[in-house]
Amino acid sequence: MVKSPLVLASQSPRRKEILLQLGVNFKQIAVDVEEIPLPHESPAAYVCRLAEAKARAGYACQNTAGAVVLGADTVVVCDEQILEKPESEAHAKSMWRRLSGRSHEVLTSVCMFNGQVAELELSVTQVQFTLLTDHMIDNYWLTGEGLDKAGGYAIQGMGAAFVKAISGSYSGVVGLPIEKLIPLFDQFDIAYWCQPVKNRALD
Ligand SMILES: Cc1cn([C@H]2C[C@H](O)[C@@H](COP(=O)(O)OP(=O)(O)OP(=O)(O)O)O2)c(=O)[nH]c1=O
Repeated sequence: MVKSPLVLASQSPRRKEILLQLGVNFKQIAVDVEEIPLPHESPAAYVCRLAEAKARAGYACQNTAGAVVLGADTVVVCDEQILEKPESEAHAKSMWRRLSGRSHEVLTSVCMFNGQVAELELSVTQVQFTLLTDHMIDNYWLTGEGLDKAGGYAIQGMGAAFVKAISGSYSGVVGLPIEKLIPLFDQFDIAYWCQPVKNRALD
């Protein structure tokens, strides 16, 4: 039986890597969705709204008949406040000082849309940071690694040195919660664990 083609509506190299890890054939496209919370919008409602908006925007601009589009969004939440990507050195450092020595949540929502049905899933992960010294904060900034990441750090990279403990979904923190994706793949008839093929991600 022919499975449905998948389109990843995201520019994130991490999301691409996770789909490649799962042996999924897909095409990656960029979508432009404004990422600004609405007044009084909860972090969970916000990431779900953005994931769905990205999936729908991807569906509107792709031209693969019968495709299923995957959109996702990730934010860090501390004291019920959303921490997105850092806008400056001062902003990044203030986020890391705030996260130092305590726990925060990483929320990732994924949405799959086939033109008719939109299914949303939300992954919530607790991440506990070690106590960060000024030396660590100054040197992590110099790596440049956290600039395009929610909360300004990468658990999959050098930012792993910040992390004392995690409870929840590691892949969710990186950008796509695998345990939420697999049931969606089954529901939308997306094949995974496929043999690697050359130029699988057609981005
Ligand atoms: C907390 C954390 C976030 N991130 C990433 C996941 C997301 O890619 C990014 C949050 O920004 P998003 O806006 O969710 O995604 P994006 O801008 O990278 O891609 P697109 O909107 O096109 O889908 O932060 C990590 O890679 N590692 C981490 O440890």
